[in-house]
Amino acid sequence: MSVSESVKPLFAQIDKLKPEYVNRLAQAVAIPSVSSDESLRPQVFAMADFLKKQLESLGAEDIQLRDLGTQPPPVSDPKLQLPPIVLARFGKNPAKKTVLVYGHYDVQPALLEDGWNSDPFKLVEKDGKLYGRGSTDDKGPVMGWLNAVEAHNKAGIELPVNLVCCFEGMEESGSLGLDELVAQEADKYFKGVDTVCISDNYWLGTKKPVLTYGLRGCSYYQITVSGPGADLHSGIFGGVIHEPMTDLFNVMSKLVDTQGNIQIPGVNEMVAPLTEKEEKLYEKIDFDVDELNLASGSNTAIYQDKKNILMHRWRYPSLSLHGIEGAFSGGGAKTVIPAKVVGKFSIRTVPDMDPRKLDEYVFKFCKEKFAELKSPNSFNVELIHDGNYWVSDPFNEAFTAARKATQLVWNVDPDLTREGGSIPITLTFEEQLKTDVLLLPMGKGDDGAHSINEKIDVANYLEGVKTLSAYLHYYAAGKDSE
Ligand SMILES: NCC(=O)N[C@@H](Cc1c[nH]cn1)C(=O)O
Ligand SMILES: [Zn+2]
Ligand SMILES: [Zn+2]
Repeated sequence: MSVSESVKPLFAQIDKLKPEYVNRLAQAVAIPSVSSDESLRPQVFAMADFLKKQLESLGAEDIQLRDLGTQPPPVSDPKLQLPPIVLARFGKNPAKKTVLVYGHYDVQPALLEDGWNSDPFKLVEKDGKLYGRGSTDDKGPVMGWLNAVEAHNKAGIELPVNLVCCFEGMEESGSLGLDELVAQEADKYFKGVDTVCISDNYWLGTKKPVLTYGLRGCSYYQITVSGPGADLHSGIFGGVIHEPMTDLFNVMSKLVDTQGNIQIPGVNEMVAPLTEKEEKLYEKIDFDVDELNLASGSNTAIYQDKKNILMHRWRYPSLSLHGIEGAFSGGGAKTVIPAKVVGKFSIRTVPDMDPRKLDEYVFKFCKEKFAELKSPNSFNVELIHDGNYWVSDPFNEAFTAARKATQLVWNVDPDLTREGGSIPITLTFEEQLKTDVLLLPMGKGDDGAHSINEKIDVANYLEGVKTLSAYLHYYAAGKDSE
């Protein structure tokens, strides 16, 4: 029997299980597992326990919550524990291929007052969409793998592959500790893994599914400026002391211009030159500036043409300013001079940028710009975390299986895309396990990952479970399967 025929009862089961799937996602979203907020670290641990219970109830074997010790500096609490890596497996049949599925159970911060229309940690179904922090990034897809297992169990259909799960709780904060664990387990827990599948990015737009073969890397920095012994009254000290925030603004404003051009010497020079072959790839992609405007909820695009938008998202670096710790940020008009401020910015990296050289250029530039201010304040610039870029071959066996699965579920040939965001562990899996990695996204380009009112469409959540399941069946059946 062809794969397309044999998965029909499975697809029918997936449609039937919609209430259970939504309930599973609602339970996951209700746990505010924000990895960047030290005060919420117990919730990240609670999310790992939730996953453990779910995996147990689905019949997973060898479930392990791997302790990673304490979080390295910079961190406020030196005893802060890193959340565990959750490992589990379904099946260990040597006659079957083994697929490792990776996802993350931590989320970005979210507060109602940021502009959410409802409590970010309460899943709300409205107009065919499921709203809540993590719904698309990445609790929806992680639940998607569990849903796929449940559908197999309930339909009485054997999983076609051995499934190894690796779920982490620090992806949004640099995947601390995971590189080491993957290296350690390459010949142990992960022995025999044939391929890795990650569902942790999004379609480019809102209409067409995609398969993703590239990611940018991310190097995240902080600049600390401090001076006065305490926060001061600006009426008494304004104009008579050097203010840390003024120094910080001066340095941060020199990093990037308003057209997005990075101003740090040496950085743009590391970028791989554009080839004619690559230039042609952009023509085939289904995308336009309206899709970008829809996703950003604005009319603020720097580039109006598809090729420039895609190149600046996928193959050129970008520098973003994220925030200032210690600065007054509430409503009203507090007349304070902050004593210590910490500015945060990150650089999305691309082939052929060398992260260590990048650090060198960033540190040198920031120090020089601060020295030009001739300020007596103290200054420090440091790297918080980094993860490398990744580019793969989109025509290997795993991509072929995913293309067939997408065609079956969505009735369309997926676009082959790269992603502007980062998943730091992708390259590590490829190098340590010596396997291919496939990025098979579930959500749409307008899902609002990292933003307010994050959502996943119900259709993407359900059809996504079918796509993940069909992918496993096509991959198991080999490249000539139908
Ligand atoms: N869905 C992937 C994702 O959102 N990744 C984060 C990871 C990150 C955090 N700091 C550096 N990288 C991203 O911002 O791209
Ligand atoms: Zn993610
Ligand atoms: Zn994310």
